[in-house]
Amino acid sequence: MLRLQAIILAKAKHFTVPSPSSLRLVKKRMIAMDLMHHSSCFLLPTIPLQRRPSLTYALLVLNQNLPRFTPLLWNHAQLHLCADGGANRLYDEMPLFFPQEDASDVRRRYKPDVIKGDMDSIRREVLEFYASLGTEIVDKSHDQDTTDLHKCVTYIRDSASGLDKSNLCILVVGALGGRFDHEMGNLNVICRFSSMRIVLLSNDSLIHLLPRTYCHVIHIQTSVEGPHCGLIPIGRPSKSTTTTGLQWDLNNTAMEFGGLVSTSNIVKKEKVTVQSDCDLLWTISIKKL
Ligand SMILES: Nc1ncnc2c1ncn2[C@@H]1O[C@H](COP(=O)(O)OP(=O)(O)OP(=O)(O)O)[C@@H](O)[C@H]1O
Ligand SMILES: Cc1ncc(C[n+]2csc(CCO)c2C)c(N)n1
Repeated sequence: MLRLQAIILAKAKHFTVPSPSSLRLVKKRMIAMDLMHHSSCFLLPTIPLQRRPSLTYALLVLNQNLPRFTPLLWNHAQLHLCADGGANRLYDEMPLFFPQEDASDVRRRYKPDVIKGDMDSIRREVLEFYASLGTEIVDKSHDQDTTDLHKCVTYIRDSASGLDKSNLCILVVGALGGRFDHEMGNLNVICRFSSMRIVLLSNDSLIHLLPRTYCHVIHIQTSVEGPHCGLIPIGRPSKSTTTTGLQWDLNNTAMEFGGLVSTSNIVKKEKVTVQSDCDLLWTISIKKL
């Protein structure tokens, strides 16, 4: 009996207390993995100078209500695109943020560089207005197999000459809320272009991908975001995810759809770290002001 207990104890010890050599291996792996830093400082009026690496932003407007901070993102961005009907939103809603000003002055100030899509939603007057101002119009009406967001991301990747793409981040407004098939299509785009930094935004939350090939450090901008957050395995189950800085941290935890996914979590520190064997979606709430 005593021997059996000893064996059970020894086995338990073996599984719960890793040997010094295996601990060294884990540490080595963590050191070998590159860090990827994330910050929602684009939601601040001025981006702190010490932000490293400094990013170049492109703003992509989709066909949904413009979030209240769209003019701010516009000012941070060096390239501005509308996906098809997104141009109607820019035309109709941008003047509403500046009620004291003449609507056409506002429209001229917020002129997109490019409108791209299958052009079944943009109104003729809107197309003609921006075309007359010099906006590049890319009509892809023959392509009915990719979404307008997808088409715009490929434009930024392949055609936007003169834009520093080494540290580019694409901010997508109007990506969440509304029609569920569109939302899923938008999430699919960030998975499909997993090597590009793409942030989906609405008035209430933002989402971006955490590729499994990095150890992630998320710098929380507490004045504008949080505390509610989520980590969701997308596409395939995660056998192991480890976090720090959350109320319900994961510790080598498995997650999958139909099993555990981390929603309604709470950010507890200004720095959150995430490491996983799978690509995960990171989402955080945006404060109302
Ligand atoms: N309700 C919505 N929720 C989330 N994203 C949206 C929504 N509506 C449009 N979008 C996004 O804006 C892009 C442009 O919208 P637009 O209405 O022009 O698309 P569309 O191709 O005409 O859509 P559909 O033909 O399916 O109605 C879409 O590709 C999608 O990414
Ligand atoms: C399997 C399959 N499902 C849906 C569509 C339709 N579709 C997908 S993206 C797109 C363009 C929207 O601007 C359209 C019409 C398709 N082609 N293939």
